[in-house]
Amino acid sequence: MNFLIADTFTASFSRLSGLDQKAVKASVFDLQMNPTGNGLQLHRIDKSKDPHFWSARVNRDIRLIVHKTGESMLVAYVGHHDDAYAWAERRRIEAHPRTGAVQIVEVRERVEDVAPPPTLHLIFPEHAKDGEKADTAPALFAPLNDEALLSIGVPADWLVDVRAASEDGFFALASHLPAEASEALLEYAATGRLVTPIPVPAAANPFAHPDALRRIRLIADQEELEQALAFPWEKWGVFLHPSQRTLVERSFSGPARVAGSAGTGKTIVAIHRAVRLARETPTAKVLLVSFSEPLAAELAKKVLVLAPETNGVVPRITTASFQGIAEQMFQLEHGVRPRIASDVVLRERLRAAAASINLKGFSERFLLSEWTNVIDAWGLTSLDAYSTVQRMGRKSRLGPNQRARLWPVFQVVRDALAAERYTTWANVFNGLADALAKRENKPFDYVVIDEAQDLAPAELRFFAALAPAKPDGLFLSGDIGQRIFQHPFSWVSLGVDVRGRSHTLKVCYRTSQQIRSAADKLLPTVLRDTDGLEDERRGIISVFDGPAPEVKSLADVAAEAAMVRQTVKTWLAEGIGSREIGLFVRTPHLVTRARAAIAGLSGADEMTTAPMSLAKGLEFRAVVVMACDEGHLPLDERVADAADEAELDEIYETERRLLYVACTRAREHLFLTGVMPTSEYLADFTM
Ligand SMILES: Nc1ncnc2c1ncn2[C@@H]1O[C@H](COP(=O)(O)OP(=O)(O)OP(=O)(O)O)[C@@H](O)[C@H]1O
Repeated sequence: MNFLIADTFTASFSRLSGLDQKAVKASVFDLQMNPTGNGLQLHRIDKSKDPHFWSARVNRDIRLIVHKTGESMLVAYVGHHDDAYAWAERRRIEAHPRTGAVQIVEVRERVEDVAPPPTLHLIFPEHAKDGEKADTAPALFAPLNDEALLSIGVPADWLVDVRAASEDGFFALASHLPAEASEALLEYAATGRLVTPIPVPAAANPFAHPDALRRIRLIADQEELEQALAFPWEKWGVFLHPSQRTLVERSFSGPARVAGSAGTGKTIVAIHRAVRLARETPTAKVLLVSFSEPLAAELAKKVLVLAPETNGVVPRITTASFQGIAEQMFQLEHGVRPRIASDVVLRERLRAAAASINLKGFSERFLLSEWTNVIDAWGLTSLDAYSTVQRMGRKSRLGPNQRARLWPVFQVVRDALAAERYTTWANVFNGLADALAKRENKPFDYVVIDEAQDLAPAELRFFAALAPAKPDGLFLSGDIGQRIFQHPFSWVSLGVDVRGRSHTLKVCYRTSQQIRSAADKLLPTVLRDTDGLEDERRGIISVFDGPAPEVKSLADVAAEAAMVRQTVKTWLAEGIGSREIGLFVRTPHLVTRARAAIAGLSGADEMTTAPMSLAKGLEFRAVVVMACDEGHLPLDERVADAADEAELDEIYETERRLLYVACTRAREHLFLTGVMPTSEYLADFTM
């Protein structure tokens, strides 16, 4: 008999007290060992519309709801006695007549009241004008007939409600529908396109249907059950979206990439994929890397959630930051740690070199940027190489004469660094890439990279050389819309061609529909990378809704601080924990403005206050983006430094992306403030 658990069970389980959870775990383990349920006093639930629902007694108060057929035992729900019975009386578990996926259907007649949600004017701006009454809002899905609604998995019970739904009632209704149906409806509302799923053969096992797998999982053994119950609130650990699952399970003949807007689960895919690869080949060594040490530490924690079994796959999955793994390999190779020249050292050597050859007409900042993004990034060692390099991502044009004037400066710096035994990260990555390229046996069987949009050329070369040239050797996850540290460059030119093996996730799990659609206005709807790969950002949907982001322009810094303080206080009063609040500003220097605003509030020390560049990969229930003043966003110093119009465009784009990254860290609340005159970007939020 198949033993299964449903996401409705893990969700209800996570709401119980620790003591009750312990008792429930014991009962579920008993049931797995002995599905007849001896000792658990299994009772059929007479009032349920579905004859397969039974209750099992955990203790005096707690009841487990199971769905039992000849072939399967599904643990569906757990709760206090009356709540558990009421849940089962209102549900049927059945294969959908059109899609064939098993669904947990809420019986319509027993749903007393579908509460109206907050207005959704940011999602459907053309319909919802200020002051418009809910009852005048048009029915969103009126043009769709029964056949169309059934094809996307709307249960027959809910056809009438769906057809009558207006934008004001949609999210409340959506919470009663199976996720595949509500997602397809949301996409239809946002784009006017109804995307129907590819039909699955009728004879196939309805529990194996991709849409069934996102809410019901077959549990093969006790170890899997332990994992599923260890972190019941981490839904991603057990239930994946079909598009995520495909990317986790699929084999790719060459380098592959997952793309998608912020919060669509790219990191989750990367982690599942690393664990899947390690599980599948018992000797395989997997490298799972991300941009920074804190992000790598988060990856390590999540790997443990997914694979907690002792002596399991974890020892074979190395998690590290880009630089961290390079540093380890450098030490293995050379027996010492690399002595990296800091920006201060570089600036000083560049200044000295420019003075020594009396170079005029180029700012210090330009020299450092040219060194970092061209000379060092591409490992150029001669004027010849410099003359022919495409200066990818450096949009300003430098003629042959200018390059010839500049090269001696860079040559002097190169010599000076070498004499002092200094190196640079680009040098470290390039050196290791050269060494690895020659090696048949690679230290890892699979390389999985998160936050890949911010890989530098030398870093990509290194990882490409580190990954074995075999199917699934290299997998990258990233969003060009969040590229904030790198100039664009061609991956293909470095041998990493993901064209034809790049897939975009479209369902956002992190950020409410309101915040996500407002933040999306900061970026173009289609982003194109240097190799011509397009990232289509239309049709992304969020799985929940919430209040619209708020924007406030204030007269001065004190007024801004008072406003932010008041807002944060309200959040705390609503029960949002201090650790669940993040405040972001453009530069490290401005962090004091954020700290001053929350000083003295309870838990202020636990709130994150940081520059936007450190927001990458994080998430909070509530986020303030402060100091969005003209001059800070975009940052004046960067703008002043642009060599020409084209470079200016690139700076404006990166500054926008920084703001996009900061805003999309918010799950439920987003508050943007600035002192007048405020950043031009804020206007995008009020459009
Ligand atoms: N299948 C899922 N079920 C439930 N939650 C999910 C699922 N997939 C992702 N999430 C949740 O959505 C949030 C965002 O996921 P993740 O960090 O992987 O997104 P991302 O695309 O990497 O985001 P970003 O680009 O902003 O770093 C996380 O809280 C994660 O737990």
